Amino acid sequence: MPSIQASTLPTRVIGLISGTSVDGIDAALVEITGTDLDLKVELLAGETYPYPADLRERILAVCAGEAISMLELAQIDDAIALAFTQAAQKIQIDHQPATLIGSHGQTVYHRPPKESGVDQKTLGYTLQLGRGDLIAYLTGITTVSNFRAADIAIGGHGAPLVPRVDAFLLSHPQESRCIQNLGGIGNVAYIPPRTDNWLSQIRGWDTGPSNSLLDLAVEHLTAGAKTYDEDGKWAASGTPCYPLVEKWLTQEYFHLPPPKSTGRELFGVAYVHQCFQDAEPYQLSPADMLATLTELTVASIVHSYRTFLPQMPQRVFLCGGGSRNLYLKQRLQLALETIRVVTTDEAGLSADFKEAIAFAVLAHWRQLGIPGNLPTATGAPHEVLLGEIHQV
Ligand SMILES: Nc1ncnc2c1ncn2[C@@H]1O[C@H](COP(=O)(O)OP(=O)(O)OP(=O)(O)O)[C@@H](O)[C@H]1O
Ligand SMILES: CC(=O)N[C@H]1[C@@H]2OC[C@@H](O2)[C@@H](O)[C@@H]1O[C@H](C)C(=O)O
Repeated sequence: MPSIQASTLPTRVIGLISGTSVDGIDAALVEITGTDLDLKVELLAGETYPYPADLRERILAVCAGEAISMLELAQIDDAIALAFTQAAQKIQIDHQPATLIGSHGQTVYHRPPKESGVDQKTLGYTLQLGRGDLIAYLTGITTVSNFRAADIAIGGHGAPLVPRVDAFLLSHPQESRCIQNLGGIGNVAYIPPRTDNWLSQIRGWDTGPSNSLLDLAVEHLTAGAKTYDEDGKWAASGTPCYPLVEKWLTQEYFHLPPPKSTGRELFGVAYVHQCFQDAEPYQLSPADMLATLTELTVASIVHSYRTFLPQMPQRVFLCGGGSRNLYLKQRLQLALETIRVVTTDEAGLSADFKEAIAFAVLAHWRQLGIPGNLPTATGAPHEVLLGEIHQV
C-alpha cells in the first residue's frame, strides 16, 4: 500500500452509520487532515439519534427475513434516508457546516461470498438502505454512500471495512494491537507494530456475535420491556454454562479461516431461538443464560485470535456499544490473561463513534481517489475505490 500524497487541507466531514444492533444512527462530525500515515481526525461532535420505534421494528423484521413488497422496501428506504438526512442536519447545529458526508446506511441483508471448489467462489451480496443521492439532495452536501458494493463486486466480502482506517489511526511504533469492535456483530483488526511491511501484515475479520444474541435474549426474557442488559449487570449475576459454550463453539463459522464476514442472517432470531432450546436441559436462570451467551462472545473472540492471528497482540482496544458492557469487558480480560484490555478512548479515538468516524474517513479517501478496502480483511483480490459520490 503506497503512501499517497494528496491534499492535506482540513476537511469537515460527517460520518453516518446505523449498525447491526439497529439502535439508531451514529453521527460524527470530524475535521480530517492528511491521508494515510499522516491521517488525523478531530471529533467535533458525536451523537446517536435513535430510530423511531416503528421504523426500528420494520428494519429488524426485514433483517430477520420477513418478506416485504417492493412498495414497502421503497418506503423503508425513504424513511432511512430521511432519518440519516436529519442526523446530518442536527449534528451540524452550532458548528461550521460540513462539506462532505460519508453515509454507510443500514445493512438489511448480507450474504458473504463462499468458496465453492478449487479457486471457485460464489459472489457475495450486501444491501444497505438509505440512499445517498437523496441525502445529498436534501442536505445540499456531497455524499458518498454504498461503500461495500465495489469490494463485493471484485469477489471480496465488502466487510469489515473499518480495519484500514484503524490501521492509520491506531497503529503504534512498537506495540502490536487488536482493535475489537463489539457491535451487534464483533470484528477485529490486528495491527502489528509500525515497522517494515507492517501494512501487509494487518488482518481483519468478523469474529461472530457480540451484542446481537444478548440483545435478542434480553428482549425475549423481558417480553420486549428491555432491549439490552445495561452494563451487563443482569448477566453478571449469573454463571456461564460451559458445556453449552463448548457446544455452540463447534459452529462452522468460528472455524472458517479469515477473511470472513457475517451478520444477523446467521447470528439473529433463529440462532438465539436454537440457543434457548439447547439450554432447556440445563434449566438455566435468565441471568445464567445471559452469562452463557456473553461467554460465547468472549470465547469466540479469544478462539479466533489464538487460531488465526500470526501472534497474540500486546494490547486489545475495545470499541462499539459492547465496550460499555462491564461484565463482557471483565470476562474478556479474564480470558486474555496478561494481555491488557482497554477501550480506544485510551488511544484518543472515541469508542462510541469510531465506526461513524471511519465512514467519514472512507468518504474523504473516496473523494481523493484513495482505495478504502484492505484486501487482507475483506478477501478482495486487490484494493479498490469504495463508495459512490453523489454531487449536489
Ligand atoms: N451501557 C451498556 N451496557 C451494555 N451494553 C450496551 C451498553 N451500551 C450499549 N450497549 C450494547 O451495544 C449495542 C450497540 O452497539 P453498537 O452501536 O456499537 O452496535 P452497532 O454499531 O449497531 O453494530 P455493528 O458494529 O455490528 O454494526 C446495544 O445494542 C447494546 O447491546
Ligand atoms: C455487512 C455489514 O454491515 N457488516 C458490518 C457488521 O457490523 C460489524 C461487522 O458486521 C462489520 O463487518 C461490518 O461493519 C463495520 C462497520 C465494518 O465494515 O468494518
